[in-house]
Formats: sequence, structure tokens, C-alpha cells
Amino acid sequence: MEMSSLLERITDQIAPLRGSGEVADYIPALARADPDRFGIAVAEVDGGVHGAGDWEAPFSMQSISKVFTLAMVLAEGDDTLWRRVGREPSGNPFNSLVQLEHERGIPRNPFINAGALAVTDQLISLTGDAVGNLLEFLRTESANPALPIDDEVAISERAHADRNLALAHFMASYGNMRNPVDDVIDQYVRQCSIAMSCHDLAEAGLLLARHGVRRDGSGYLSRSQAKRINAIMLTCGTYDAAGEFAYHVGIPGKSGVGGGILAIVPGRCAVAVWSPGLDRRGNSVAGVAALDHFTTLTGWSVF
Ligand SMILES: NC(=O)CC[C@H](N)C(=O)O
Repeated sequence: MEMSSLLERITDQIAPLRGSGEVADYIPALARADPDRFGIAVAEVDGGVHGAGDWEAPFSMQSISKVFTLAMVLAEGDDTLWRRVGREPSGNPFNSLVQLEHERGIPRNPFINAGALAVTDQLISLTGDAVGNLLEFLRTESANPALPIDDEVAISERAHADRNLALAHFMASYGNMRNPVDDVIDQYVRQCSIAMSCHDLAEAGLLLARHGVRRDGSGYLSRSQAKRINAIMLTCGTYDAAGEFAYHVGIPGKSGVGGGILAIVPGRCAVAVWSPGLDRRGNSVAGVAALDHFTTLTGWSVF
């Protein structure tokens, strides 16, 4: 089946799920998203790009940004990150505090909030303007020089950041924070507020489908680094639902509470889906279902 028809078919298949789940409301600016919306885009390593539904509509990338900040730290050749962040699935909600005390301020992995805060902290130390560099990187890789930071979302999240402030201060109390907590939170909420469409995300995600090679053909990550990021996406990218996601979808994926999910078929393509209604683990209901259909219909999987 042609890719475009396949995506249209998936859009029809998930239609009954539009509007299911709950839109994230702990960040007030996200609560206004329309839960009926759905988009899907596929960017293939040979250059083909296809989409269906609202695939050109921008939304808040939220935790999908964690994939790219991790890539940027590793691309700097800085493996010291792994002294302060683990690589195991957490089995806990993305913003949980409890595990952090048991494990003495070392977050389980870079894709839960605590781990991502440590990554952002490290990126600030390495590059100064972490979010500025991230935005430039995403603009280049998505070939969309107009990608914006949605200031309304950033301000809204900053004003309701008590949980993330608590995580960052807690890590600081264990000596696992190098920059002032307020600076790290400022950068973190801005990175989460970058607005991208499924089209933009699939294009940017090609970095991982191409084993670390950038849009212009230059090497960014080694093959092994790209493999490792994909591995962490598979095991930790959908939080305490990562097992279910691997079981049903079978490819690496990273979700965000804006309702987006970026998934990678290494060597083939990057797939981005978006629908704002979330399940109780914070993953898009229609988005997960669409990826399940996608890997079923294509037969593509890492297994
Ligand atoms: N899972 C997410 O997308 C969480 C990101 C959100 N900005 C937060 O820190 O709570």
C-alpha cells in the first residue's frame, strides 16, 4: 500500500478514539487544546514525506524535546552525563519524586522529568544558551526556520512549575545540579514549549532513523550513540507505559503531554503522531493507537 493511503487508512481507523482521554490541564495553556484533533506524518530516509489529518498543525512538543537535548549532550562527546542520570525504566509517573530519594538524587533515566532537568543542566554548562541551541538545531533538522517557542505555554508552565522546581531542588540537595535551579527550570519550560507539527517532528526525527546523520549529510551522533538513544526511547520514552508501548507498537517512541509522540523505525523512517487526549500515564490515546496500526500495517518493528 502507498504510504499516503496507509496514513489515510490509519486516520480512519482511529476516528472513534478522537476526543478520548484527557487533555493535560496541569499546564493551563495546554488545557485549551482541542481533543478531537489528530495528525500523523512519516518522513522516510530516502526523502519521502507523507501525512494525514492535522499533520501540519503546530502543537507543544513538551517531553519530546528530551530526545533532542539528550542527543545534543551526547553529541558534545560528554559521557559524564551517565554519572548523574541512569538508563533504567522508572515504572513511575514522569514527574514522580519518590524514586529520587531512594536513589539519592540520581534520576532513573533522561526521559523522566528529573532526568531531563539534569540533561538540560548539563547542556547549559556545555553550550550556554541550551534552548537557543536546541531551537536552532530543530529549525535546521525540520527545515522549518520559523519554528517558534510558544511564550504563552512557557509562561503558563513556569507559573505552575512547583513539581519540577521540587525535583530540581531535590537533586541540588544531593549535589546533582550545577546551575541555579531557576535557570534550569527557565530553560526547561522553554524547551518544552517549542511548537512543532507532525511534519516538523518527523523531519527532525530522521536524525535517529538515519543512525545519527543530519539533514545536510554530516555526522552528528555516532551510529552507536543513535542506537543508544533509540534504546532509551524504547525502554523509557513512554514512562510507566513503556512496556505496553513496546508490546503493542514495537519501535522506539517518545511522548509529550501536548499529545505528540515521535517514533523511530531505525534505517527506514521517523513517524510523528499528535492528538491531545491523554491516557492516565500521559500518552496520547489516539496517538498510541495510530502507531500500533502503523507497525501492524507496515510490519515494521525493531523485533
Ligand atoms: N510528559 C511531559 O510531556 C511533561 C513535560 C512538561 N513540560 C512537564 O515538565 O511536566
